[in-house]
Amino acid sequence: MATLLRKAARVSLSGSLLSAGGRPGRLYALSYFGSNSRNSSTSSKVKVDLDNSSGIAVVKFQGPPVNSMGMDFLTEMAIGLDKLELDKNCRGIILTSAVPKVFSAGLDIMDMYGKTLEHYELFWRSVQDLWLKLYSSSKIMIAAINGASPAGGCLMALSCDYRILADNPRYKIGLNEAQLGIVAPFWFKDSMVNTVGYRIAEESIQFGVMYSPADALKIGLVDQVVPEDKVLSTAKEKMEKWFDIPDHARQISKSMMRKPTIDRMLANRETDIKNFVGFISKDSIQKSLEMYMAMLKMKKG
Ligand SMILES: CCCCCCCC/C=C\C/C=C/C(=O)SCCNC(=O)CCNC(=O)[C@H](O)C(C)(C)COP(=O)(O)OP(=O)(O)OC[C@H]1O[C@@H](n2cnc3c(N)ncnc32)[C@H](O)[C@@H]1OP(=O)(O)O
Repeated sequence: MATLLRKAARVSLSGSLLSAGGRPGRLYALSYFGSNSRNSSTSSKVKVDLDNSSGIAVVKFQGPPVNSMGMDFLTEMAIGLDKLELDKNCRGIILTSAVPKVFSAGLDIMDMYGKTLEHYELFWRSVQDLWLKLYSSSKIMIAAINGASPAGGCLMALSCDYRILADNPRYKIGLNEAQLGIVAPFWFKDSMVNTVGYRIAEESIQFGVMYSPADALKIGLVDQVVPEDKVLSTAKEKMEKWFDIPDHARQISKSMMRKPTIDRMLANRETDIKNFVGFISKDSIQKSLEMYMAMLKMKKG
């Protein structure tokens, strides 16, 4: 029976939940996926390693010093996720970091500072695009969070189906935008509300709270806290449990839960871009970002 279920589970719906929702999907070349038992691709900021025998792809962020989400990172992630989404051998994706102590520092502040309005628009569209791909993925997504995870880093984790955080009090996680003098956009907020509930999200976002692993576990921001050297192995073990569920049933259930949030973003996408560009290009906001970057540098020296 278990074997039968596993076989059934292999029959996956094609495309992300976005295309399952009736929206046109896009086709990308599958150049790096052959029939070997392992397929790897490395670009400058992201390494994708798909083990065909287990069906698990590990997507490793490798953009030192802090895996900030600049244009290169966003583009490489989008391409990698598109390829995995179309690959029938891949059933689950683990997001993790190859950079010690940092999962991701979130959006690259330098992409939001001193640039043209056109740049801000392109940048924000790419951020939206990555979130849509992560949040609507038909694959099982697990975040193996092995370092600090503020703002956009936390958003990537929130987009997963399951979150495992390394037990190190320095590895804080949360939507800290308010502390930078900026605002977590509505779809960041929705992702948080969908994970921890309204009341906790309300406080969390207004204060820009960064949670320790113990507190993150307590509020349900992460599902498990494990010793640092066990984060990836635990993610793989957990993935095997998710694999016991037939893909089609899990995918439809996931879509049912996430579709309203995705639809809200799609319906408000252009307005959200306009709001971002207007907001981020304000002198007062540029000043806040400048001061925040200076504070980060001071902290170092
Ligand atoms: C009307 C409504 C309108 C709505 C409008 C919506 C607007 C919303 C806009 C944006 C949403 C924003 C989302 C984000 O993700 S913003 C990014 C937030 N990130 C952070 O606050 C993290 C800041 N970084 C840290 O806290 C730490 O760096 C760390 C804990 C991640 C790692 O610490 P450590 O290992 O000690 O490294 P350093 O601090 O020394 O950093 C090394 C190096 O990297 C630079 N750096 C750090 N973070 C970033 C970043 N996010 N972007 C760019 N650069 C970063 C840091 O300055 C150091 O640089 P160096 O001195 O030149 O070496």
